[in-house]
Amino acid sequence: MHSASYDKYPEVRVSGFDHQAWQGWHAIKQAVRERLSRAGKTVLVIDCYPGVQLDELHSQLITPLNPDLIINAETARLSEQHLHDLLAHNLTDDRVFGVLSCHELTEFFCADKLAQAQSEVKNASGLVVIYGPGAALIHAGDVLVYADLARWEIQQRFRRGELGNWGANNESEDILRRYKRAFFIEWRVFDRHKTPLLKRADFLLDTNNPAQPAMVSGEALRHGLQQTTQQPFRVVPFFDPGVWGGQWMKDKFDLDPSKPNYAWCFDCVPEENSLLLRFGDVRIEIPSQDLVLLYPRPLLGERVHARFGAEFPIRFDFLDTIGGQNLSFQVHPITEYIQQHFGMHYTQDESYYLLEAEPSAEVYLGTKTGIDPQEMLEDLASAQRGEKAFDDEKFVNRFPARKHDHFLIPAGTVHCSGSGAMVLEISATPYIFTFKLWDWGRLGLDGLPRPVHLEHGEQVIDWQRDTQWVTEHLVNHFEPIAEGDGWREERTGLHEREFIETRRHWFTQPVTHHTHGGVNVLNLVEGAEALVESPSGAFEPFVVHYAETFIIPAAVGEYRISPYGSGKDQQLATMKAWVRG
Ligand SMILES: O=P(O)(O)OC[C@H]1O[C@](O)(CO)[C@@H](O)[C@@H]1O
Repeated sequence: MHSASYDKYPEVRVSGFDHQAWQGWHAIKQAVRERLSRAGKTVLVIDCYPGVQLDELHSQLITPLNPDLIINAETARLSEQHLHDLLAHNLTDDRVFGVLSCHELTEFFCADKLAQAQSEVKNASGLVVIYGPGAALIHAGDVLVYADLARWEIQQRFRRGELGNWGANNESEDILRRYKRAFFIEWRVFDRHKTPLLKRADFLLDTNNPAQPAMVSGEALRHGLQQTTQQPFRVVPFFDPGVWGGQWMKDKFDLDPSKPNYAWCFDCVPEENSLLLRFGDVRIEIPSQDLVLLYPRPLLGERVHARFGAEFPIRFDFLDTIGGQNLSFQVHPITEYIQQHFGMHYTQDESYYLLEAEPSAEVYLGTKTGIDPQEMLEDLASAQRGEKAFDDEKFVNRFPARKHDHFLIPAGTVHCSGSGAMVLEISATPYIFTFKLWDWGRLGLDGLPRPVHLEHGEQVIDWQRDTQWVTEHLVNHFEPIAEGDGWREERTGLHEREFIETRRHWFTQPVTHHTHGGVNVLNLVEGAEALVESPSGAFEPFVVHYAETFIIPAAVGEYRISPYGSGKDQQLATMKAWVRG
């Protein structure tokens, strides 16, 4: 079927820098060696994202360079207990939710030990190598290498029990707690530390596959990222099984059949996806967040950057329950709650666009008109204590869900997708702030109950979102906007409390779009293939396939989407999202 061509490894091809990228330790060593001037003293700094395998780096790259002095920056780090005490407020006792950190990386180091390392470097001669996370705090480096690692790879290392949090010997701690510490603290702090380094790094080292590392010059990297902000592109989707996961994606996207199911596909959460840049024969994988951190203005546009900073605010992902089960019955925090409790500045507003649906598919949305909120909370609490099942029939609305329906879910609305649905979630980026209210009495994939957060949930449920309100405001609000030769445009959402605008275009002929100075995110929700082109030839034509999500940077301006290849004789449809002005 058409979706078999869904590309799981989309790349941005960068031209003109083929000779500035290297594959394998041997070629990498050569390239670094050539950059090091042996006349007098040279300081090579290899700063790293937490999770990079330092032993490998030491044995494969540093030792062979025969340095006169080697300093591992980690030796200047605070002790595990000291770090833990410093972070206690951000870590919290909860398994899932922490408080976002505003720490600077220097706070995680012992000032005396940093000073001592600095004086060792000062007194040394010949080649000095300083490596590890935070290495650049000791010296700016005559040559700077940044060793990077993608978030999804970090999570795989967590799951395999190979990796603990930075500065903690906790490889075997509950995965939720390790993820929490990374999400709320490490990744924030290290992204802040990394940004100025990437702006001046001589090399970026891709350490995602320790046995097959790749490296690119800083100049080529920055050129590649700048190029990416001028053309349509995709980030690398990742797929994850879950207790409620289904079989649709496994089949349609040709995924590993040995997995029991796939619940999620994240294909536009740049904070956690990877970006693949190709330089000749070498493919470099970096966190796509690097693009957001380095070039937020051409990528997001002035208005979006001014409002969100270097954060990509729109999230597209899939939730597959075809052959699966209901998601947890849940609610997301309202804005002041997420700000006051977790330090996020905007909240998890969502929507469900139905890519496919079985005849029985339903979406749970809002409470039934006339229910007693207290009674529902007591019912949930008693279900949580294991005394009975939650009586969803009594308290919650269920709407039939059909292919191409769109349900809007402003924060505070109780909801979940039922089984039998293939949902394209078009939402604000925060995505772990789910207060589960009821998990249908089942256990998670690890055999343990998944964490339920009734005490948070009851504080944010908007009880006015009853049958009538939800039907009027949140279910299939399609409004014709414009039409032309072979195309028509409809507004489908989101709700006025949500900052994202969504438009659907049905087309058999080319449609002209414009970013109007703000990033656009699209998905081809109907039809096999389409071509995205620049009317002025500013970027190479870009082919998209059914169900692929693609990003059009703000700087692109005008672009045209046309039926293409096997999509030529079909009616196609795109869903487009942008941040309202
Ligand atoms: O809590 P559950 O049942 O896994 O629900 C799925 C959750 O996954 C997400 O879609 C993405 O994390 C959330 O928006 C949603 O709350």
